Amino acid sequence: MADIIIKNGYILTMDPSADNIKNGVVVIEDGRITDVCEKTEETADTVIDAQGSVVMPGFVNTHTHAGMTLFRGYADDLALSDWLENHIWPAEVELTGSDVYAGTRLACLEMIKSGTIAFADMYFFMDEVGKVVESSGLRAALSYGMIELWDEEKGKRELKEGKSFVNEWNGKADGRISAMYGPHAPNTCSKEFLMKVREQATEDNAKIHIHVLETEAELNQMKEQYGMCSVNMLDSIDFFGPDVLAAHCIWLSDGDMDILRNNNVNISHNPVSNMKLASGIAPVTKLLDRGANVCLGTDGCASNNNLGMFEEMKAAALLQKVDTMDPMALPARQVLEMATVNGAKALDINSGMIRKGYNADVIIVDMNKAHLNPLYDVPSHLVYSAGSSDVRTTIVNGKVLMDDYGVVCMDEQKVIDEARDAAADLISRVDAKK
Ligand SMILES: O=c1[nH]cnc2c1ncn2[C@@H]1O[C@H](CO)[C@@H](O)[C@H]1O
Ligand SMILES: [Zn+2]
Repeated sequence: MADIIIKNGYILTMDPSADNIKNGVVVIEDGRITDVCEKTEETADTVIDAQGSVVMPGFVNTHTHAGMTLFRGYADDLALSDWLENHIWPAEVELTGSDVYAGTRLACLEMIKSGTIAFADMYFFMDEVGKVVESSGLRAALSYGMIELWDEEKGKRELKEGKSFVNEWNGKADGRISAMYGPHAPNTCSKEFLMKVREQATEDNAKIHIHVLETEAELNQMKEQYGMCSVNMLDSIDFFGPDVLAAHCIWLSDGDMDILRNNNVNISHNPVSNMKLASGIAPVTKLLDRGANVCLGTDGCASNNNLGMFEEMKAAALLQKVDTMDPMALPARQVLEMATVNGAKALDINSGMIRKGYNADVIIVDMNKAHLNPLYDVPSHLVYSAGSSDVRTTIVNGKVLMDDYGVVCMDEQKVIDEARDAAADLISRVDAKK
């Protein structure tokens, strides 16, 4: 007997080797998808009727700072350097482990409700984040954000903290958690420090998550300091590889794109954050045309201001169209791939497709809504019309985390209340220091 059978749904497989099924069945056992078919004789403990819904792989949010939900709407409409240096970093000084715990719980709740099954996070107090992910049931690739600022002693402490997190958490929660090294960016970490991180990551068999060329200011600073851009500098120290997840990658030359592609670097595109902070437009279509693995991320809630992947998909598609002045650029199907298949590849998880043997990381999207009718093309609706609140069921690793709009893995109201209280207390401490 199987654990879960989902029936009567439109199965959007995202599997290049399998067609979608108009009225199909997904069978789940021991955390895996064991069958994808038109009909089954199999029985299960739980049978989910997905009538009028789309059954699809859940989203992978490949760049976020989950704990930053506490700063949602705290400092908007500012330039990135002003926003980060004068508002966010001074507030982050006051952050405690329990703040990050509460903020990350809120983030996980929001992600489960909006169909995200896995996320890549870079933040502080990562033990707290690990605990939250472990109990929430989600998957995550977590990293302690190391900021060295050309201070050798600080660099040693940061690397030590990064390493102890990796050693403790990599592979935890039945493999749902992986731990990465998270050097913040090439303009906040020295070349020497980044070389040490690269070496350590290889030694520990851990991946690397880093911001790359998010701003033109970074490009200018790098040129001044090293006579070359971040991508060339990182390439010169053999930093790149398929185990690197580079967020943003906006200010790229054609040569930089070739370097990223040839080294199989995973590129996390964050269109909403990039637009909100006016960071620029990443050359996504050019990267995809080269065969680079480009996935999607929301960035933190202080620069988005939510963790919804539907909104991110739509923004990605529209931004490429207006940037290239080509309405055919980045079509719906390709954006969906970025949000599922490519994200799973970046995090090296067996998810992102509804396929036999893959992780049972499945969402059910309710299409019986005013804004989703009539229905001609499923990918079109998912990218251009659907929203976070259309997800009715979220399953991760074969466990139902949200069942027909009801979150079952945590007490929703309690999570919201605790995050609200933590934020109020945090901001009053920040204000008291002013
Ligand atoms: O868009 C961004 N660009 C650069 N840094 C960011 C952005 N969003 C958040 N952080 C910062 O990165 C660190 C993560 O450990 C935090 O300091 C966070 O505020
Ligand atoms: Zn970021």
